Amino acid sequence: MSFISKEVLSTSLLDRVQSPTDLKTMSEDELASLAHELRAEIISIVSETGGHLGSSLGVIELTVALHAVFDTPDDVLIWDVSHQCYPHKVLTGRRDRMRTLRKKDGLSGFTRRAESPYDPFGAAHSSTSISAGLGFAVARDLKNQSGHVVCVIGDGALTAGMAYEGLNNAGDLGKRLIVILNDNNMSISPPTGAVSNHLNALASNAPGAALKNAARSEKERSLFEHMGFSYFGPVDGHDVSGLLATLSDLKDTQTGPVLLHAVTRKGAGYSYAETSSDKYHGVSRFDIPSGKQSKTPAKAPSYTKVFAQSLIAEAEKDDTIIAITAAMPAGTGLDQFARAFPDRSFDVGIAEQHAVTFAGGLAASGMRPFCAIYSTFLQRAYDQVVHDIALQNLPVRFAIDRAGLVGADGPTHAGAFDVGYLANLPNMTVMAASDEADLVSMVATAARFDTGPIAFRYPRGEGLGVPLPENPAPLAIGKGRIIARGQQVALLSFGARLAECRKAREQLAPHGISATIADARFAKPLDTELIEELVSSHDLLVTIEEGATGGFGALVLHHLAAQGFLDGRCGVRTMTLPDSFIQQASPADMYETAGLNARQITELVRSAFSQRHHR
Ligand SMILES: Cc1ncc(C[n+]2csc(CCOP(=O)(O)OP(=O)(O)O)c2C)c(N)n1
Ligand SMILES: CC(=O)[C@@H](O)[C@H](O)COP(=O)(O)O
Ligand SMILES: [Mg+2]
Repeated sequence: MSFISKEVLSTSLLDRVQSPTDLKTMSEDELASLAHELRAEIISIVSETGGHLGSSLGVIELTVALHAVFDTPDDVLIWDVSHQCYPHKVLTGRRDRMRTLRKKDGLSGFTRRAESPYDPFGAAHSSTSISAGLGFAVARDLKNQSGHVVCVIGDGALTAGMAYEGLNNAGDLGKRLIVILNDNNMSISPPTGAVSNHLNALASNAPGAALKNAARSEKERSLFEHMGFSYFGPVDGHDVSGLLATLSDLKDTQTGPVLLHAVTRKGAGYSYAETSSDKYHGVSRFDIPSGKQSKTPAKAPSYTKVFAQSLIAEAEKDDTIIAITAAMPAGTGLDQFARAFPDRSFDVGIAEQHAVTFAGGLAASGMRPFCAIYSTFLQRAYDQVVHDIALQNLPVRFAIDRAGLVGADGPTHAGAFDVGYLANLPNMTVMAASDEADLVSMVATAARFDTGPIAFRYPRGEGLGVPLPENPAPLAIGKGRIIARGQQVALLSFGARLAECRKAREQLAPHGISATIADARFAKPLDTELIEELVSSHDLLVTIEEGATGGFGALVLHHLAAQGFLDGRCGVRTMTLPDSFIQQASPADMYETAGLNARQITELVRSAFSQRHHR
């Protein structure tokens, strides 16, 4: 399929769709043509907004068929991860707002209950759909209601343990539930693991063979059948007529849990997506005829890249270093590590819990594992961090990427809570990088730290362009540093808001307020000497961090209160993310909403001084 320009493409069928009910009036041929129009529309939209293109293109026909057969929103349709929900949004009354996708005040890039009744369950973290769907099915039956529950889950999402917890429960309860496995043989990167091998074997069966109930031996039965599901497929997930027939059949005859195995192509129908190695999983704005994405040239290397290169440098000196990713090799930079050290690199699938405990086993055997996980996804492995790592004081290194606000992915992907949930754990050491040079030092520190678990966090995106240390020395554990000396206020930063503190210092100077800036580097152990020195020598101490309440500032306050410093002459303020989920916008806009930009640091300091003056 070629796309010359959006003007020449007809949208006559799409224009008839105000809601999914309009699909019921269309013939099979019209629905197939609608799918073509929808595909062109999605390509046109994402070429302007950027976003998750490949996954959405892979489910165009499936989305049309599902909305044509089922009666959403009365029938519940749940998209796993929901990064593939763009065609669903177009068909469910949001077409006119699609070009605001992932922008400030615009549509979310994911399903969101607050956005539409057609989004019965929000998602963005993977593999929740079966559990949520089962909840809807059980509630339906307890309320003696009718209706269908349909969950669409990808093969990547099916690598996560949570999917099996859902299948296990659903297969046993026997409730009416339709799970559609959208198998495009891709996660963000190629999928890994034994389940993936099993799906490939199933997908290689003759199309529809299982659907026709071909006699198969016990050995040939799919994993899903062993778990109490009826298995149908494989079916061609791009054949609208076939999908309409199969889904209608399931709708009419289903009495228990069924799994329909639909084979699709990620990026389907846009040649640049289909042939690219990541199938255009997540793209920036792009030019449709050439497929070229418009990326603003980087002024500095990304934190992710600096992390990966530093880890490679450490691993060259130390063959006990192992790198682990949970299905994010490109996102964490560990794809570079895997190329350098294929035997010491593990992509365990979307399995953060397993990744952490797997690292625990490696650490207990004397290896030096680095678990590189986005802050938001590490949430899923919290018990493993507590029970398997911290409690046993195992030296697992946590490289926590995407710390703080991340922009277009919005609140589901914000790295807000890790400091709070890690620094409260006995045995844990927690660091945050203030710039990419600091990150290099933290990788070196973690590499040599065998005393217990250690975590270091760093933001999404470019560093500041500072020179990197060539032979990084480990940092002194629990020691921060003074960046600039002043008299009245001490700005004590934990993490990459340090740059905003520097700007605030300049903004405060003309108001006669001279600021000390300190970089805490450690939330645990705290540099109590530095903190006590700052409260003793200033009128005001302000802590700043790109994390939620209950993090670094809370630990500082706790220490000061315990030592009686809060009774003294120095005022104390904490600046954290607010107690709310901040919707997507540019990171700078999100930080403005959060109140963590230089302007707001300056305002807080000035207002604190004016309050003191009036007291
Ligand atoms: C718990 C969790 N870990 C990691 C991710 C990042 N992630 C988003 S989409 C994705 C791949 C999903 O693959 P699949 O379900 O097959 O969907 P496809 O994009 O192939 O349609 C990953 C790893 C996530 N969303 N949630
Ligand atoms: C849907 C999902 O979780 C990922 O695709 C995410 O959008 C990646 O974000 P980064 O661009 O920060 O890697
Ligand atoms: Mg997939």
